[in-house]
Amino acid sequence: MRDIFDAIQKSAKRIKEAIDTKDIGYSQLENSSGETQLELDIKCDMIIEEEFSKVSSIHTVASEEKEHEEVLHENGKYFIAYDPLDGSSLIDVNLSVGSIFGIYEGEFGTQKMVAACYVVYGPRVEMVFAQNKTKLYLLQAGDFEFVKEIRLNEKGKLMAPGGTQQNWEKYHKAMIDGFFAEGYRLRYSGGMVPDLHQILLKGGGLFSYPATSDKPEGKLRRLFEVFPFAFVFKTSGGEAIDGKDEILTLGHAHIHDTSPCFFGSKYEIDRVKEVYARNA
Ligand SMILES: O=P(O)(O)OC[C@H]1O[C@](O)(COP(=O)(O)O)[C@@H](O)[C@@H]1O
Ligand SMILES: [Mg+2]
Ligand SMILES: [Mg+2]
Repeated sequence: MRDIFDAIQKSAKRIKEAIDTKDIGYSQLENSSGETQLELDIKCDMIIEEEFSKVSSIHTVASEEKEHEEVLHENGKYFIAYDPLDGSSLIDVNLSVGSIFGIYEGEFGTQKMVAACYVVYGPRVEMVFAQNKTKLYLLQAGDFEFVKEIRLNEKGKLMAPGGTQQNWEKYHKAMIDGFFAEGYRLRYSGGMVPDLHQILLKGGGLFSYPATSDKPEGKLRRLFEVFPFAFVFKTSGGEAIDGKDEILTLGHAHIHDTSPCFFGSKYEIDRVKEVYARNA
């Protein structure tokens, strides 16, 4: 695992450099979710693949930017699914973006998940690595330095409600309104990495991306976005559900499958469970 940790750090430094220097034009290509890829999406995907190719313990990789999984080392034991540049449509407005990694042993699947990691490229570059504990690292003068362990409180103060409100179910809207009426504050940039990072570092709250009338299976991708953050939240003392079931019990039929998702501390997730059990 140490070599994977190192490879992610090397990729993160190269991606930061690419964000700072590469132009941000769109390519002529679409990814498997039907989104036009930025040249930067493709570049970041290449960087990660290059770094992972040097790590013999990695058997197979799957990327949000590639249709199929790819075998790197037949004798490796780790399977890694990653979103090379999350929130890439926010690059042109200079908001924070990230990279997300889910690490599995033997095959892809929530039961086989052993670690998760994400990197935030903001005013500073930070990395969060969850294995037995969730640890925060800060890039300083070329090296990632350990900062602290991340633990969520039982109840938070922030609300990040994703999805087009017009297409929310009535009970979902009533639930979100209820949280605001209780004093929760809106924090939503449209980048999953900074939005969830904020909730993790400020003690808790709720990030939701529900099933909507236009996206009944949600928008966020199970392998590349939802499973890794579920692992990070669980490891930090929080919870992650799809409205009913724990995310880390869910399966997937295809590597690009999506799922509704809710990440938060105990208080907020209990409320989601209660509301969804009554209505969904
Ligand atoms: O614009 P919306 O519908 O709020 O969606 C925001 C979500 O989409 C994403 O940007 C998808 O990620 P990509 O940039 O990797 O496609 C998430 O980071 C974010 O939470
Ligand atoms: Mg993404
Ligand atoms: Mg992406």
